[in-house]
Amino acid sequence: MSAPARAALAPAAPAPKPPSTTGRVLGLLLPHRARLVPMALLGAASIALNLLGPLLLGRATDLIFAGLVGRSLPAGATPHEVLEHLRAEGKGTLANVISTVDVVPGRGVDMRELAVLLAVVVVLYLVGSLCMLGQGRLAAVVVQRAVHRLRADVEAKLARLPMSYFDANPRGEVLSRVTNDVDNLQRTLQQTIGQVVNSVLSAVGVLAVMLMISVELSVIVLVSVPVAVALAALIGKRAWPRVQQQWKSTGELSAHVEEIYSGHSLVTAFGRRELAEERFDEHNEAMCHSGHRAQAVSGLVAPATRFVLDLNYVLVAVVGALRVASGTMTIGGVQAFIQYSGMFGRPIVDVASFSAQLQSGIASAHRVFELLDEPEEPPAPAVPERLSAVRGHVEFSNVSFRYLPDEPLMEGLSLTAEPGRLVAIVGPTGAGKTTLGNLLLRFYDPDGGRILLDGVDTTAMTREDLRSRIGLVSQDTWLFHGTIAENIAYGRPGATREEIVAAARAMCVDRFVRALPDGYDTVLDDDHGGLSAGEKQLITLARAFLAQPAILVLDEATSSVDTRTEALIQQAMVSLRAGRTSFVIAHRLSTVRNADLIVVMDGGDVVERGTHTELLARGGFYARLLHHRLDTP
Ligand SMILES: Nc1ncnc2c1ncn2[C@@H]1O[C@H](COP(=O)(O)OP(=O)(O)OP(=O)(O)O)[C@@H](O)[C@H]1O
Repeated sequence: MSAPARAALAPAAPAPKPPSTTGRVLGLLLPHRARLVPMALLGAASIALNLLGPLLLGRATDLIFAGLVGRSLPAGATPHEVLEHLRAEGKGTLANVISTVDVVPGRGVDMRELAVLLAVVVVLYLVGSLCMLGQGRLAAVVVQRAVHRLRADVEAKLARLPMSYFDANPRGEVLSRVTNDVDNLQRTLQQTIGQVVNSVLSAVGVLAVMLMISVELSVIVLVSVPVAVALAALIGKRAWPRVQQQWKSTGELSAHVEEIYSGHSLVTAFGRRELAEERFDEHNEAMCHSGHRAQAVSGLVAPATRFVLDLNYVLVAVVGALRVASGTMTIGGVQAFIQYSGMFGRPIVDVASFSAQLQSGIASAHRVFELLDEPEEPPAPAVPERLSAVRGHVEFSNVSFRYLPDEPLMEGLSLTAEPGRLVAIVGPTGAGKTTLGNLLLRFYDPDGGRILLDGVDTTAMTREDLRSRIGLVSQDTWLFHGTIAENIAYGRPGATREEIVAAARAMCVDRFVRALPDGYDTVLDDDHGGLSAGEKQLITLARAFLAQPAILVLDEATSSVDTRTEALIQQAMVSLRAGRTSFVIAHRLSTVRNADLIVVMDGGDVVERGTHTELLARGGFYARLLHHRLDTP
């Protein structure tokens, strides 16, 4: 039994529990702890300074109260005499209230002390705000860098994903994960990271001060808070599936928009704009509906917690007033406590109010991590084979392949292409012609058998190395936003202008490019500078020519172009193929006739092979195919 087989039968070690999405989001921030620490310290400083405010303001209230009471009392009397007098007159409660402050009979409000107190409060609040500003700036830098890194990871991941991932997922959906979801996560982190830290620190600090002022009142606050938190958690849990659905709908809408936009002309030509709009309306409606449903629940969190905390506020005010009346607390003390209880509730309301955003951000993060967790293409061998010069001998040896697990396409296909030879691949639609090219370029790996380049198994090479030896010209004339020169140079980054022009000349591009006002610097935008289909094809041929690959995979375009351009394309293709092993998915009789080897495919298998004359003489599948399908030129 082979080692891998034994390993497969061995009892599997328990898989480590995957980290939660929230844990992974925090993991994104961890590399920036050098900034997170000062960020937390600034937050703590800002909170500590703000915490002193109510204490000092309570002291100011007591100072004013003591002054007002003192001014109305006869000078010379001692505070004890005044209190005894009031009690004797049956004004015990008033005496209790007055007893809590330092009254000096005959003396008014100490304006100097009051001014100093208020000035200190202003300075504290000012410094506290500056600390908060610094904290916000640091948070912004941390979030920007963390998301920058995430974007780079996602981009790198896309390059490592196998083609089958893109087959199974609409492009717009993938795009939505890469753009909308990453942006939403960034927005969420930006809005919440500082707040979460502050909320926690603030709640701890406020609790400590509240306990110092009054244990009894603190108990009231402490009972109401878990109720509010439990309520928020309960509502949040109910909202979660709806929030996830909302981001799924966003992805579906993006996929639809991308599909319609990329097929804009066909949608219009087929008069299906109405249908497209109907579908758009359906997706838009679904997105709107899921947004409403998510908001309907998560929007309850803030009002519900606010209500519980307001009830708590009333209780504190009532019990506090009773404590003042009994002379066990000062008015300023109760005032400070009420302010603190508000401050204690605020972080909870804050967390509750951004919980909708938080959930939405986590849902987006989940979608981004899902993409990052997708299985990748098998990695390149640790020590890859590297061919110094490629002759161009290609061999498919007993290759089996299927796109879908239960739909085999190729079974034991073998095929050899000698260096520098032209192999024409023909066959009815769906025969597997494109698949042959896909396998050679390792867009997919065979399930069985091997593909050899100059005798070396292509899986022993890196994909980049292999692909750099093969030029691909597909039917889709893919040109990107950039100049014509840049589009040609895509085949060989760093090519000089002379090399670009030489490739353009060889591929009959030079003549029509020179006629353009900006020549090679003509920018190809969305309508590709008004170039014809044939001209675009010629540019893609020039791109392949410049790359000088040893092997060529060429899918002859079937789109009809005018006779002159057609002749130019033919001429360009002949020059392009010269001296290279070329696999041409042939649609033209001229290519087929001149081919060194014609491979006739049907149902994923090679059903016939030989030269044009041989196959025609055989009078088999090829001959029938030629008469019915390929004799169009
Ligand atoms: N990504 C894919 N996922 C699943 N099945 C696929 C995929 N690509 C191709 N197929 C299927 O594999 C078979 C061979 O497809 P292939 O594109 O190689 O045929 P072809 O001979 O190039 O056809 P055509 O001339 O129409 O381009 C077809 O049945 C096709 O439906």
